[in-house]
Amino acid sequence: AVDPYVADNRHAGAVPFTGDGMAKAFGGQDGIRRIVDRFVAINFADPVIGEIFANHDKVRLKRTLFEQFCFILNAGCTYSGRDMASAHKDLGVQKADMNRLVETLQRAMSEEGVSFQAQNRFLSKLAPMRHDVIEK
Ligand code: HEM
Repeated sequence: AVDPYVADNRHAGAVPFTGDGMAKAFGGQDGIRRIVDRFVAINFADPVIGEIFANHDKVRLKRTLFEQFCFILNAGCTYSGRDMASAHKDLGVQKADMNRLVETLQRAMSEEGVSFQAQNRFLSKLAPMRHDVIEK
């Protein structure tokens, strides 16, 4: 058994956008869910970073990643996952893995029709988290 995780939006790693512009640009909660499901599927199947995801709880990841994206996009969610340093501890993620993940996320967002401007605004919220994700 593991300790229950505490829902705490500070663990999400970014201050959310204000207003509903970004939530709309991502198609609301339905659009965000489709993007996250596709993003997770692409990552698990990816020839480069797939092995980092193998054997991790895909169902949980889809749920908490959805909560994180939805919270940051100000689409009305609370994040219940771990903070970014704890979640990625000992995964051995390298800079190249991070770059690859940005590409798979761009693919998932493009497939959902998110504008490049909105994609880039969202990516710049995630970018500072690389310091907690990449293994030094
Ligand atoms: C800024 C970039 C990233 C963000 C915002 C992010 C976000 C997250 C979130 C929200 C979780 C779930 C935490 C939880 O459920 O408690 C997670 C877990 C995970 N992430 Fe990331 N992540 C990022 C980068 C990466 C990269 C580059 C990789 C590998 C290529 C990666 C691999 C994983 C794996 C394997 C897990 C599951 C860990 C476990 O099951 O214990 N992440 N990430």
